[in-house]
Amino acid sequence: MEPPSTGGVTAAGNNTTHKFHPCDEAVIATNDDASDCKRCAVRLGYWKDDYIGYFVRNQERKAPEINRGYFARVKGVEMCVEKFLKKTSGNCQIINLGCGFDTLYFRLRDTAHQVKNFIELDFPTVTARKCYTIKRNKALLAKIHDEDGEVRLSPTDLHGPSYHLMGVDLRNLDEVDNKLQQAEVDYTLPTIFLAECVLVYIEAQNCRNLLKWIAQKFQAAVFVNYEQVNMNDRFGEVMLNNLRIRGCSLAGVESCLSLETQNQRFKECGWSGARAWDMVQVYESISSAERQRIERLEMLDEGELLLQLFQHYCLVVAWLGVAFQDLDITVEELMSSLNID
Ligand SMILES: C[S@@+](CC[C@H](N)C(=O)[O-])C[C@H]1O[C@@H](n2cnc3c(N)ncnc32)[C@H](O)[C@@H]1O
Repeated sequence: MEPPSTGGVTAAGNNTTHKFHPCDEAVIATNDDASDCKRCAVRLGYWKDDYIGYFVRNQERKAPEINRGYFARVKGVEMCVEKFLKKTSGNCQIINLGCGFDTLYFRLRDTAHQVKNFIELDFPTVTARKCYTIKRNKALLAKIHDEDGEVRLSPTDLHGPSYHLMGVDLRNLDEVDNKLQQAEVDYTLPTIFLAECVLVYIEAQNCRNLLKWIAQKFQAAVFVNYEQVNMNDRFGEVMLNNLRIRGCSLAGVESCLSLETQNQRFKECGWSGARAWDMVQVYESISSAERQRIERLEMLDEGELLLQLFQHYCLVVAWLGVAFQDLDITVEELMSSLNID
């Protein structure tokens, strides 16, 4: 059984009170969609994830182009993380904004990569469900505490020795600051922020405030943002309408008009630089062996639809401070510098 949905006006836990905005329920529901899609693609063999099945029971099969889209998304983000971890030799922290049920922390624990601190933030409604699942599954808990470490739990927050999952509205910067301090964040340590389909749901001004705040607080950071782009054409319009019908407006869509608006937002918010690639470029830069492997998994009837999907999503890498200037490279250089097979 899962904890009851708040379904109402507030969700409370660990001194956090989240006042719902009208669209928040629909935004929160996007996590279920993303998690279902990841689970489906994993089950079909697109990538390995031993943990997503704990968070998602749904076995619904998705269309091949959706599975390929998720493959490119997860690979793209993972490749940036891997590059960052190699560059910092693990002397760094990861902060996953709007983490949903993402399993990166657990997957990394099964690799040679270690990080000093891994922090995940999402609405309390989402983190409550994630905490509940972790608490109930020894395989997940075992990844969080070592022999002498302890895990502290509240309904919405979970603290392990180097893993922290906390409920917070990312539009409330005092609360974000407070939560990060509870997670013993180190503002001087190189930090990689991840936002996978998250910023687009945050009102433009709130998003700018968040990005500016991070740029002021952290000395050396990289931000990996995956979300919509080219939203001012016909395909984008249809996507927006479909989401509106489900009660979910893309409040931050004004930064998703082009690769340039994506980059510009970071630069205007005090970031040293930013690079954006559409997912056609990202997908093509994945090694041909890996692409051939996943292209054999399912027949694709709608090649044109996949192309359009790829043209309407992007990966943005922004950086702060001189330490990461060398991230201003082409996507081919970024991908080829990694061994992703
Ligand atoms: C499409 S889901 C993606 C989840 C996860 N990043 C992934 O890719 O699997 C978007 C997530 O962003 C979270 N989110 C959006 N706006 C937020 C806000 N203002 N504060 C906290 N979380 C937010 C939602 O609750 C949801 O879990």
